[in-house]
Amino acid sequence: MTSDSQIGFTSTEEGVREVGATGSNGFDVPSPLAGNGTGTSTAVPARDRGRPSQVRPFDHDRVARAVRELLIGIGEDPDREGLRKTPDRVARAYREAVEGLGREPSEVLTTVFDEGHDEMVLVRDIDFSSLCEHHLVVFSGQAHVAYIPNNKGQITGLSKLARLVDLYARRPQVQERLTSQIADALVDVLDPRGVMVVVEAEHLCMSMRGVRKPGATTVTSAVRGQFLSTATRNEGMSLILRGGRH
Ligand SMILES: Nc1nc2c(ncn2[C@@H]2O[C@H](COP(=O)(O)OP(=O)(O)OP(=O)(O)O)[C@@H](O)[C@H]2O)c(=O)[nH]1
Ligand SMILES: [Zn+2]
Repeated sequence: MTSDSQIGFTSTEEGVREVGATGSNGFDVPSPLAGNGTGTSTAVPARDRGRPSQVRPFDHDRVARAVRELLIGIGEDPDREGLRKTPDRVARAYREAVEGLGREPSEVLTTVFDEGHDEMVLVRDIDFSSLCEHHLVVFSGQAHVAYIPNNKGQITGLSKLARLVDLYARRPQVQERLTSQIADALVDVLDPRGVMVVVEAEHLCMSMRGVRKPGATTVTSAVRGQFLSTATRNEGMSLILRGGRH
């Protein structure tokens, strides 16, 4: 038994390959880790994926060069009028899509009020867009985030929960990791009595290509602390399902 229950997929985490000065694929891939020029694989636990020590700064020129290569690879002319600025545009778009990389939850969960509140707080229907790390296409939907404040009854700003969702969505992701990272961050920073995170999303890689099943929705959940009790969990779930968009 883990403290994390997920509906839908079972997460299978693969070790991340961190490569040194020259990757095994022949590309020049600088390591984000100081002193790691060995080209050996390093397994990164799911909850640490995307932490500052695991990522390099965004390299606009490198991304733009790669997009130009991509255009050539698909048989296009990157110098024709309509595509001339595309590498630069795509690089800017990717910068925005991955701006959560290398950011820590403590940067967004900053505001805490001593309210003496000890009941559930739920923010429902938080829209997000993320990037499926397998195909680099969008998956998007809504996150629902509930917590029961810590023993001191401290609450955080509601918008901070939405900011936390964005921090973990704006990076190459799988939905299961997105869900548990949000839950674990709340536990780490707020020390609440319980956390429940439910994420519902449609994956473009399943609708526009591949199996081509538009409308298929994936639901994942992560529960911690008091939400592990059936009654509390059911209460949280019924409040989520009562939402306007269901
Ligand atoms: N568990 C999980 N799987 C995902 C997520 N996003 C995409 N996938 C799946 O990742 C899998 C990658 O499978 P592969 O067989 O390596 O790639 P593929 O040949 O492009 O697979 P198809 O999509 O079936 O065509 C696919 O089944 C995707 O549906 C996610 O967030 N969580
Ligand atoms: Zn995908």
